[in-house]
Amino acid sequence: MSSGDCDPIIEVENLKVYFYTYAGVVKAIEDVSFRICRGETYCLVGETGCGKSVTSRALTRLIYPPGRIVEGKIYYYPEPGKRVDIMSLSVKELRRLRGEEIAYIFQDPSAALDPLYTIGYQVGETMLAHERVTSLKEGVRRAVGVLKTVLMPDPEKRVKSYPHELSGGMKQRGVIGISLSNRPKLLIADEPTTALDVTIQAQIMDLLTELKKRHGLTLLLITHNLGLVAEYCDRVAVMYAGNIVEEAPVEELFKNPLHPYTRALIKAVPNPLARIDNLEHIPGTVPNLIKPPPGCRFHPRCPLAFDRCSRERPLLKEYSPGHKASCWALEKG
Ligand SMILES: Nc1ncnc2c1ncn2[C@@H]1O[C@H](COP(=O)(O)OP(=O)(O)OP(=O)(O)O)[C@@H](O)[C@H]1O
Ligand code: NI
Repeated sequence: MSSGDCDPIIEVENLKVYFYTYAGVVKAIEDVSFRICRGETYCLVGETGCGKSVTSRALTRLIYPPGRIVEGKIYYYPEPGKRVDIMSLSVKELRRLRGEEIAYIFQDPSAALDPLYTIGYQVGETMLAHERVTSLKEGVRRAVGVLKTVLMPDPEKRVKSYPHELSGGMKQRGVIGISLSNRPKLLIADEPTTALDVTIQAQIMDLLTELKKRHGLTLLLITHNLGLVAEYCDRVAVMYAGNIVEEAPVEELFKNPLHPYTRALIKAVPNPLARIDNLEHIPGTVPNLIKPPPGCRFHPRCPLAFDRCSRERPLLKEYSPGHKASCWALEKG
């Protein structure tokens, strides 16, 4: 998809998120800009600690002290041409936005579920909280239907199950059901399958793909699994130490990676179905974000670095339609 035919559902400009800790100010997200087009699956990929989760949480201002969104514009478009300025919403409006318009699912489904209540109760309660039903009783009754849409095995029985009675995969189906019961338009899935067995991972990803098609959802997928990126994403942003260093349509990224970090990432994982927990092929480690390297944050690890890289921070520049990267070496030709 080229940038020209993008009908954005969310747009982020110059996002900056800092954490004010006793050890110092953690400059977690610096100058991040991107847009997600309605209906696509957009991926954020990168090593642990590079800022994927913080970026996705900042979209609905889910950042708590000591963290703070220091700068940035965030716009949500519930429909084409209708713009909501998320930075200026009240707490009450934000609460409505989260859930009804933009929903999250996380890595650990157990953490999202209350161990004291049945799945059916929790689906019903969410629907009631967002006024999709007028009574809890009606919500619980509708829960069976919700569990059917997420292909929960034996939904009539499972609706009465407590979280500990369900497998990891079933729990994640339950969480997805709860998330979707309010018909959000944008679903943010942060490592949704990382905690699950490989076979279950595929089932959950296929379910998300199916639900996306059926409900016209837009999906933001956060992962460090390049295999999932290759298989499920339309466009990808590669993050490194709080910056987006490259963005491209998925085939283009794998065929023609421009940024030295992306190249190293792809080389480190010749088989994209493997995980990228540690990048032994890239010397050095992810920098301390209290004192990030000046200039390009990747320069201390970069094989192509030259003097300019430690002085000036490169900005994302478009090299071919929809393919952007931030690297001074690319400027040298
Ligand atoms: N509460 C906090 N206090 C201080 N620093 C934080 C806090 N939360 C996040 N950070 C910092 O923000 C940076 C980005 O973290 P984030 O969780 O977004 O990374 P990630 O890419 O999602 O990693 P992972 O793959 O491990 O989930 C990290 O350097 C982290 O240390
Ligand atoms: Ni994360």
